[in-house]
Amino acid sequence: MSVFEGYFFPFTICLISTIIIIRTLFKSTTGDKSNHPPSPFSLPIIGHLHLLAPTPHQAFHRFSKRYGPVIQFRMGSEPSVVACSAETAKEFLKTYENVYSDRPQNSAVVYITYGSQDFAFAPFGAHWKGLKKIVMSQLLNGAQTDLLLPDRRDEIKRFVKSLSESAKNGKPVSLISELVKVTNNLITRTVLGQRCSEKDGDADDIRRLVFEINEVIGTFNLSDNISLFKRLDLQGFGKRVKDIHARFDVLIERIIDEHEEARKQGKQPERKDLLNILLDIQEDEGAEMQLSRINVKAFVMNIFVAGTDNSANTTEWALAELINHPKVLKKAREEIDHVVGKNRLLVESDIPNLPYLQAIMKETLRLHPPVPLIPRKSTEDRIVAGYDIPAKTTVFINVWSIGRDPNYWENPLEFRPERFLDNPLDVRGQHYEFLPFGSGRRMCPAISLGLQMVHSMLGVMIQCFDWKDENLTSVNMGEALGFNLPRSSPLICVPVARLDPTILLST
Ligand code: HEM
Repeated sequence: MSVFEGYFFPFTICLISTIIIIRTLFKSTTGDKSNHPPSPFSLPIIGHLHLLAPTPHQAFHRFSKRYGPVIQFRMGSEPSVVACSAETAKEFLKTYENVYSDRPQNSAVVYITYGSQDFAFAPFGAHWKGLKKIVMSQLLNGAQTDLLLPDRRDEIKRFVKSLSESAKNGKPVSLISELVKVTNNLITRTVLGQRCSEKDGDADDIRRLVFEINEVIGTFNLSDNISLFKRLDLQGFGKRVKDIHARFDVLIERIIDEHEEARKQGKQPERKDLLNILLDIQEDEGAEMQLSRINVKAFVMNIFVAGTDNSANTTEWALAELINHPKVLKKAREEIDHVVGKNRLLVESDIPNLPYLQAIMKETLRLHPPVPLIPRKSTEDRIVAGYDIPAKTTVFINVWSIGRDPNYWENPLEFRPERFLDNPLDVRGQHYEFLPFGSGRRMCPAISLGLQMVHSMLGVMIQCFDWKDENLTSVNMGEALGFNLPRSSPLICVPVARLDPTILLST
């Protein structure tokens, strides 16, 4: 044992106490009269980081019960504020929307998005507004989404076929792997007009990249938040981010080259995919919004990342809830059998006639929103909920906590889809007690597409299979740390076919 180790503990205590005393004295002598939101006791250097286990949204939720709906935290040296009630969410997202429409950016985000030249993390300014117009008028509008219906139908059939094969062989299925395949193939077809080949590894590469990008964006990087470590890459994070970015860039460059080559040869597809629409805009010198090749690459990356895991994770949570609530599963199946019958596969146009299926999805999004903390950043000083919130503060809207607020939800922890049956609450950001897709101008631009995907995937799983495994009496509902609310243990079950797949798949 070195001499230093023997003195380390008392030395640390002395150092911490000195810093606290100096901070307190400094505050009173400088006459800081600001009315900051309440904040739990923080440690020097790391701030509140030690309090955020097991997952930050759960920790914030716990603290809100003691400190109220707006709390201030320090992630290392970075100040942030968390809103845990519908009223305060409304103030941030509606009353002061213009001030809270930026997104916080860590070094991973900046690097991966080619320096914020994308859409999802771009500052709220002319560039973002131009892209938003393109997104809403050409890329994710109703007409474009309808054009892609045959692709979605084909992917859903492939999904049912794959599950049927596992059912035939009595093979356990990792639901999340199957669901990510479906959502990623759907997004790939939407963006590139075709599936990526499973054989040459492109499909796998995209799925791995999406997973890794979500992971680095959602992971806490000490160098970002603790000024002492700014120049050090203690977690090897910088190296990893550069590697992911380089692999994505090689892949997307090749895909764009192939698209450009096909365009040169006049091989325009029958139905334009998102990449062709973006390339049209890029080549049009008279276009209202000029897009660079980097903008195109960054935008495609956004759609891959935002479009894959959110829908897959939501559907996995929904099935886990249904396995734990057999009466709800039975009722959903009766509804589907009544509306769709047993001789054809559920299709998207059935969804408006399946209110109980829709209620199940809403209840899942209430308890398991795939973006539990909506990240925003302030551009100006403002008084919100009576507190001074300075410019450049990161604000998290704790959608997870708001969805469990007993002031709005009776028995909030109970999974009870019936609560949505005669309730006009929708998911489009107008009801601040229920914000699974966010709210305001920065709300998710793909709500319709996202809902079509999750309803179709869950609908066919209910219609075609039994999911209760004999070893599986109740599913663990723990959450793991991650950007999109992953489950702590993946749902693994053996599907049991309840209808004849050959009849269903021939329709
Ligand atoms: C169940 C499915 C989904 C859920 C629950 C969801 C939820 C969200 C949420 C909460 C936000 C942040 C909103 C805010 O700041 O107010 C968001 C943003 C976004 N989502 Fe989704 N999403 C889903 C599916 C999708 C899909 C399928 C796509 C693409 C095809 C997509 C693309 C985006 C994009 C591009 C943004 C950034 C918008 C901006 O910053 O202006 N999402 N989503």
